[in-house]
Amino acid sequence: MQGVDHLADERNKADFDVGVMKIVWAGSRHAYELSHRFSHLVANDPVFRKDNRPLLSRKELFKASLRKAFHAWKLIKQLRLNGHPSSLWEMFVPAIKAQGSEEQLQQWLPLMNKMKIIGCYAQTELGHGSNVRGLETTATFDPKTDEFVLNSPKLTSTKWWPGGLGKIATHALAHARLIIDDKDYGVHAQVTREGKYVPSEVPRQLSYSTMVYVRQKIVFDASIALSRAVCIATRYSAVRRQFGSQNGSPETQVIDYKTQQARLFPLLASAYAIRFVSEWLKSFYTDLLERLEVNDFCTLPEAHACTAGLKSITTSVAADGIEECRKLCGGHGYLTSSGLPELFSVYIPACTYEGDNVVMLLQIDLGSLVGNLSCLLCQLMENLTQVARHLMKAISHLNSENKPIGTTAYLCRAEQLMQYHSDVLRAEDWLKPNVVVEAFEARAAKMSMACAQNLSKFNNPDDGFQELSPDLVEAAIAHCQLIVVSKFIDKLQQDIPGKGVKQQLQVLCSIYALFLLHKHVGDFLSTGCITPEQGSLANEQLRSLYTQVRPDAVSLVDAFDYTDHFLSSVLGRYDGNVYPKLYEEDICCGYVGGKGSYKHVGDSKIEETKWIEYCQHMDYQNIVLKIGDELFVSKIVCVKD
Ligand SMILES: Cc1cc2nc3c(=O)[nH]c(=O)nc-3n(C[C@H](O)[C@H](O)[C@H](O)COP(=O)(O)OP(=O)(O)OC[C@H]3O[C@@H](n4cnc5c(N)ncnc54)[C@H](O)[C@@H]3O)c2cc1C
Repeated sequence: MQGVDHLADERNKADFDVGVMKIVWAGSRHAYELSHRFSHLVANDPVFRKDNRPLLSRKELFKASLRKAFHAWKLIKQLRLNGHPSSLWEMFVPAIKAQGSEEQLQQWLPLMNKMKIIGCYAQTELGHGSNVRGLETTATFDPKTDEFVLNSPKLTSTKWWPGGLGKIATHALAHARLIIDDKDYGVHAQVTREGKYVPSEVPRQLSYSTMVYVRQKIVFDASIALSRAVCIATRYSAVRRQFGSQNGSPETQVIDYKTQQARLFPLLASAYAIRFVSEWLKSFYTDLLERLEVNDFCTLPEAHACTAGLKSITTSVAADGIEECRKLCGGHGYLTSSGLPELFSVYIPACTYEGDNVVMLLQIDLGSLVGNLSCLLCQLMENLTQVARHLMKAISHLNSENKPIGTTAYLCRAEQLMQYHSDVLRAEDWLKPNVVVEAFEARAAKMSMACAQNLSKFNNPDDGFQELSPDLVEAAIAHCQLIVVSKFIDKLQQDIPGKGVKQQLQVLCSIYALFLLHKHVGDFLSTGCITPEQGSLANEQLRSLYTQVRPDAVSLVDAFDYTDHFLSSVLGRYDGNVYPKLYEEDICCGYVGGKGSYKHVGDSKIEETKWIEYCQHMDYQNIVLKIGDELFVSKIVCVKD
């Protein structure tokens, strides 16, 4: 049956130009051609083989991943593609680039670029991660020897979590509290040769740009991780049939069940939404870099807040979405060969590293969300944490001529938004972009204003912030969701060619926004933005959008242009030939011998030329083998001719 496309009927239903959608997804024709070329190159290069991954021990897996990373880097160089080793060492390179002095850059950058050194980023300690001020490791300057003496005095000050790089790094960018002449300067970078503390020659704001860079990249990665899972779940949902057979007719494709659609299609729409907001974030970051070069820091606070907030909500959606996709694939989603368990386990730390997602949300510039509320609030916030001080600064600006700009500009209309009540009368009204945006703006503004008003009732600002932090997080989420919805709508204002492409994106945009409205309907109702009837109308429209997008679903995931190699999923195969391949991959029994070979990983030793008589799955990692009279419990065994 090789060569048969089992999803051909699905693809024939598509009512839009998939080729153009691929370009829209990639961001440009050039980006599409580059990623298409590279992904096919990778798929056909034996160094990048993935099919043996479940067979490898942890050490072998680690080595194989390193081999792939370096091979990828070599290819990037050979093919003269744009690239930088920073993509391999997430924090180390960008941090040195952004925070290093000229002398340090000259010393380290050439070595990093030629991969002569491998660096890890050692900030987190056993006892502290989010709270950087709490770090216990000290760097004491000794002017006699011209050295820093690093000391991690307690168990809790042990450097922890520099990731896999911690095992192979030749260098570490270690964060420590600076001590000179018994004086503790906190976590700081500069000291003269004579042992005199001087503030860094690198503007303090530049160090934030490292975080901005890394977080905007994390948002982009969230779109990849989620779309990968959605691609698998969508294709498999079109292949899988359960119930509904009448007089011998085929059973119903599970993708036709409304519950499946109501779980899957919002994730499909979210993948596109996250993609477009990451595109916007990247251009925001590029603009920021240009400004920083001429010492213009005016957009830095917003860039910092946006990347923190969007990092938080997009990684949470992606992590939860991958798990939902696993469930959407039923029992087979649990198999290693579905590609979903590994994707989930590799992805979920994104909710924690580079800033815990809840802590990130508390960084959102809610100060700028409260409009001209009061100077009282500024005073209240004076002694709060570093993040909230950033917040207070924004508030004090609000009372000046510096009105909210960018993503918070809608707060200039706070007075009007506080009076907002949706005028939706019919389900179709919810398809109008301005209707949706206004409802989201009013919800975010009303929630933030309520927080601000409640904060002002506390005599002790710390107490107020602590007490109200769950509400502040909810308000921050509302603000970030507004950003994603608005950027999706902005994207639709662009000239998008291709038959039916814009129409498909409009449908996805409405699904994304109305699904959020449905999920957070409590917010919209309690703030008086909508009535229960208007909530029902939104839901009615959502159901109709699911029906609309259904024939295009498979082609919408084809537009991600993922190779089978990248997906590593039997369930997500492009040709939909799931069952025979699933059988081959997961029920490994049969003859091994002659020129064939098999390999196993586990404690038990099995000779290469024996029959495997019996093989049974225990769970997604282990199988029971019967060889002769003996039973072996082993990791997945691969049998190949
Ligand atoms: C896979 C992985 C790789 C990593 N790589 C690196 C690396 O290369 N280098 C490095 O230095 N670090 C690395 N880290 C560490 C990572 O950056 C930290 O774990 C992260 O910043 C969270 O900090 P924490 O562990 O201290 O969490 P905690 O702050 O202890 O969080 C625990 C809980 O407390 C809550 N919480 C904490 N503070 C607040 C607050 N103020 N308000 C409300 N709730 C709060 C959090 O929401 C969370 O629920 C890595 C972590 C992982 C998982």
